[in-house]
Order: sequence, then structure tokens, then C-alpha cells
Amino acid sequence: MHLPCRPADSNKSTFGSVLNIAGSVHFRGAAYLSTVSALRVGAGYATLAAIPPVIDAVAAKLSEAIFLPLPQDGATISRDAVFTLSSQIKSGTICSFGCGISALQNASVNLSETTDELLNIFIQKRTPLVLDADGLNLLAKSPISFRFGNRCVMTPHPMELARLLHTDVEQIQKNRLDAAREASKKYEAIVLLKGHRTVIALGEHGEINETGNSALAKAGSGDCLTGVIAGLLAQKMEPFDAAVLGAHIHGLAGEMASKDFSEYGVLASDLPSYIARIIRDLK
Ligand SMILES: NC(=O)C1=CN([C@@H]2O[C@H](COP(=O)(O)OP(=O)(O)OC[C@H]3O[C@@H](n4cnc5c(N)ncnc54)[C@H](O)[C@@H]3O)[C@@H](O)[C@H]2O)[C@@H](O)CC1
Ligand SMILES: Nc1ncnc2c1ncn2[C@@H]1O[C@H](COP(=O)(O)OP(=O)(O)O)[C@@H](O)[C@H]1O
Repeated sequence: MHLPCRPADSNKSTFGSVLNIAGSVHFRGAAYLSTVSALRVGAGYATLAAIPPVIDAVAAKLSEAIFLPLPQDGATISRDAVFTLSSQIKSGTICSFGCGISALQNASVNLSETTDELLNIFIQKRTPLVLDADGLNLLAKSPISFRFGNRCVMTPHPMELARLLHTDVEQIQKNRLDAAREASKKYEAIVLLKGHRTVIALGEHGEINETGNSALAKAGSGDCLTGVIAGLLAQKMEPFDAAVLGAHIHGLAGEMASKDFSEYGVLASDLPSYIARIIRDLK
């Protein structure tokens, strides 16, 4: 698997753009980590679509992002956000959705309906998509049987996959590859099941990622992975390849970061700069 090429005669639009819909009052860092990781892996632009308090927090840390303010309802986006987003999402726009968008127990009926409408837009506009965290939890609760035409990379951890398959974590962990394959067929999506030895499945096909260590077992590291995969999609990688390469790079970044900070001390916010160092070494 190769990194996306980086022609000399290029400009920021050569390397694509990510529209990252993320964050809520409770989880502002998730929006930061996913956005910065898309830029660190090489995307030309990253736009964070979020409610104003999330934008304010991220803007204070990340000068390079572009911001699309979304209407707010309580701690998260309101249903009117669908109108704002539908005019921004063109055919083929690379989107990521779900990092920190709400706390599961607070997910309102409105947010469920908003998510259903957004997922329909992603499918209709054939957008390559990374679906993470609460995007997955809301999908699990939806009455609609969504099928993503294999343009979507779903990135559940075992509990999120258990919610999607209406089972429990123990069953998922017994046969991780088969569980990911089952979800891949159910949703017509690439399913990346996180954890020690992440697995990536597309239909019957499956791969196991060998990189990473317990430094990654800390809040926010999955948000970085979402950004990495979205950034690779922006650079025109096929979704399955972006998931496999993204997991590989993310795991190596955790390993390299733990050489400096130990497996105890790495923060998710350390990872984006190690992602850049890993890419330097892979090249
Ligand atoms: N700084 C931030 O803003 C952060 C925001 N976050 C957001 O917080 C929201 C809730 O996410 P959480 O993941 O905390 O909560 P969840 O309710 O989704 O699940 C967490 C539970 O899943 C199980 N689990 C996860 N990985 C597992 C594994 N490898 N093996 C076995 N069981 C496993 C564990 O029981 C764990 O307690 C998401 O929207 C997420 O994006 C988190 O990413 C944490 C950091
Ligand atoms: N022990 C481990 N070994 C290797 N990778 C791990 C380990 N623990 C967690 N990870 C990786 O770290 C990330 C954690 O993501 P996730 O569970 O979504 O956390 P969060 O939502 O807090 O960001 C995943 O990419 C997962 O594969």
C-alpha cells in the first residue's frame, strides 16, 4: 500500500478537502483532534462544521482549519443544520461525521432525525464518508436500513459494533473479523473494528492491523483515526485502502509517541505530530 502521491506541480486543491461534522458542548476536543489529523495526513483543506462554542474552542488551537458554523440546539447541532449542510455537500465531498457530536444518553429525538436526514444526503450525493462514534450510535438506533454503497468507512469500537449488530461486546470480541464482516454486509460499508489488532472488513474480505499499543487506549485517539482516514480519502484513496493505511499509520504514531512519552503518558493530542513523522519515515 502506497501513500497518496504528492506531485511537485500541485496546490492545496490537489490534495482535497474534508468536511468534518463533529463536536458538541461536552466534546469539543473530538472536533479538534479529528480536524487536525486530516490536515496532518496531507489533506489540502479541512472544514469543521460545528456549533459556535466548538468552533471557538477549535479556532483557538488550530489556525489552519476553515469553519462552517451550524445552528445549535442545546448541547449539539439542531435539525436546521441539515439545510446548512445540504447546500455545502456536493457530489463527492469527503465527509466525516460523528466525533463527539453528543453524549449517547443525551441523544435527543431531534438529533436522531437530523442524523437520518444527513445519512440520506451522504448516500444520495455519493459522498465518501467516515462514520464514527455517535454517528454510529445514532445509526444503530435508526429505524431506516441504510446501505452506503461501499463508499463509507465505519469505525466502531467493540461496544459501538455491538450496538449496530444488536449483540454484546463479548460476542463481538469472540470473532472480531466475522463481526466486522457481518456489519460490512449489513450496511454495505467498510467496517474498521477498533482495538488491539484492529480489523478492517469489506464483505468477506478482511485485514488485521498489526500496529499500535496501549498508548492509544486513551480518550480521543479514535477521533485522530477518523481524521487520518478522512484525510486519505480527500487525497483520493479508495475507502478500503484508506482504512487499512489509516489504521497502520495511526498505530505506528502511537508506537513512536510512546518512545518519547511512554505508553502511560501519550495524549491523543500528541498523535497528530507523530502521524506527520510516521509519514516522513514511510516515504
Ligand atoms: N476529548 C473529547 O472531546 C473526547 C470525545 N469523545 C467522544 O465521546 C463520545 C463517547 O465515546 P466513548 O467511547 O467514551 O463512549 P461509548 O459509550 O461509546 O463506549 C465506551 C465503552 O466501550 C467499550 N469499549 C471501547 N473500546 C473497547 C475495546 N477495544 N474493547 C472492549 N470494549 C471497548 C468500553 O466498555 C468503554 O467503556 C464519542 O462521541 C466520542 O467521539 C471521546 O473520543 C473521548 C474524548
Ligand atoms: N491496546 C491497544 N492496542 C492498540 N490500539 C489500541 C489499543 N487501545 C485502543 N487502541 C486504538 O485507539 C483508538 C481508540 O478509539 P476509540 O475507542 O474510538 O476511543 P475515543 O472515542 O476515546 O477516541 C482505536 O483506533 C483503537 O484501535
